[in-house]
Amino acid sequence: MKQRLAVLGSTGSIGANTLDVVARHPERFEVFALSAGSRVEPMLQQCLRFRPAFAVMAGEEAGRALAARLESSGLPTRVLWGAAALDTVAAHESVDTVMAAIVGAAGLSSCIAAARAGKKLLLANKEALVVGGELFLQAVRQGGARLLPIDSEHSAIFQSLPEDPSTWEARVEKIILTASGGPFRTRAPESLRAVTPEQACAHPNWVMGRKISVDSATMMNKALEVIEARYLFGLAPQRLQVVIHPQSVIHSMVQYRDTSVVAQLGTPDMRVPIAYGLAWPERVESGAQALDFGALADMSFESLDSRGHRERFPGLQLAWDALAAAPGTTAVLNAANEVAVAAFLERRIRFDQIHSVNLATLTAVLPTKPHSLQDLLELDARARRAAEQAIGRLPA
Ligand SMILES: NC(=O)C1=CN([C@@H]2O[C@H](COP(=O)(O)OP(=O)(O)OC[C@H]3O[C@@H](n4cnc5c(N)ncnc54)[C@H](OP(=O)(O)O)[C@@H]3O)[C@@H](O)[C@H]2O)C=CC1
Ligand SMILES: CC(=O)[C@@H](O)[C@H](O)COP(=O)(O)O
Ligand SMILES: [Mn+2]
Repeated sequence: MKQRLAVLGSTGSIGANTLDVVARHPERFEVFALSAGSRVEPMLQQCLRFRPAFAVMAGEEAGRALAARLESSGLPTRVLWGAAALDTVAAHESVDTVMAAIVGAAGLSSCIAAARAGKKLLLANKEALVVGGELFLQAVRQGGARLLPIDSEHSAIFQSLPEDPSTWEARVEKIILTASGGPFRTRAPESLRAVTPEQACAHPNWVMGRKISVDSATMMNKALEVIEARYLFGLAPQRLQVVIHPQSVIHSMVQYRDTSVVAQLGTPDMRVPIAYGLAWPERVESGAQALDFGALADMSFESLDSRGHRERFPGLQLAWDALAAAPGTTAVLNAANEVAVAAFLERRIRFDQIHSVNLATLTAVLPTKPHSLQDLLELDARARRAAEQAIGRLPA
């Protein structure tokens, strides 16, 4: 039987890489549903190529535009729109596997829907876990879903851990997440006031969407990944370490009690963790170039406590601070960061002010423990309002 997929966020960087891997294995995978935000043309092209039963757009206008284009092409794909439609396809009885590749908290509800419906859930959308936290994991347990990480670091960690999660606590000393340091790793911290969105999005090793690219440049991506690792692997936050590794060849590591370190390596190509998740527990061809160790010039490492990194990347520490604070704080941090990054990309705030907005929002919003998806969505909305207010208070 073929694995039937819902690819949520199919027009993005992870979505396109997923469809690239899927197209290499037509005997294994079949696309049942695709989803996008507002971009109709790339979605139309994907529908023509993969012929899904459903295509979902975020809003009505884009949905109606896609429906009209599909009708004139004669394709029977049904077009839906809105957040509830995403939940419907994520939980659809005909779907085996959901690729969660929407960017931001907008993907949370569909992740929970897939988890509750017991799907194989391939999680690229790290913000959903950062916001959903324990409630997300509860939905996975209650629905009997299989949650597999797609984020390159977490896929590497998952591949480096023993198969049986009940042994992790006893056998593992710590998890070491590698970070490239992004495009500004060697810049003077005070010069970051003047950087542009184009410079921030020019990641040295990976081609990614704009939001995660800015997160890599502030190292908030690594902060989100520390929180993601906390929820995925259950180790205490003090046992999650970050080291800068500018080449992005080692994708992350696990250090065991006897000091042995097990790592996963590869060229920086997201098709590798995507193929791993899609085929798990088997392995299939991904399309990526293999590492050529003879040509590997250098693999280097920098401590966060060296070269002014703490000053350059003040947001990274917020991961541990948020994990130690009241439940819901990671959701507040994520919402603030989404608003701040969007404002930076729209040139409404400076790069260094992303951190100011995050700090001000964490101070302004004291969460009460969320007990439901509704509570999480309300907390997210409250934090977004506070972040916009913080932007309004920034000095001109
Ligand atoms: N890119 C990468 O290599 C990696 C990404 N990730 C994570 O994967 C996720 C996706 O990242 P990436 O592919 O780079 O992002 P992109 O910005 O490239 O793609 C985002 C996708 O989500 C859709 N989308 C945007 N907003 C909404 C919305 N409100 N409702 C529904 N759909 C929406 C977009 O549609 P449209 O095209 O119409 O705008 C697009 O399909 C992020 O959480 C990121 O952190 C993790 C590791 C690596
Ligand atoms: C490909 C991937 O997983 C990204 O999250 C990537 O790791 C970003 O790199 P840095 O955040 O380390 O710069
Ligand atoms: Mn990553």
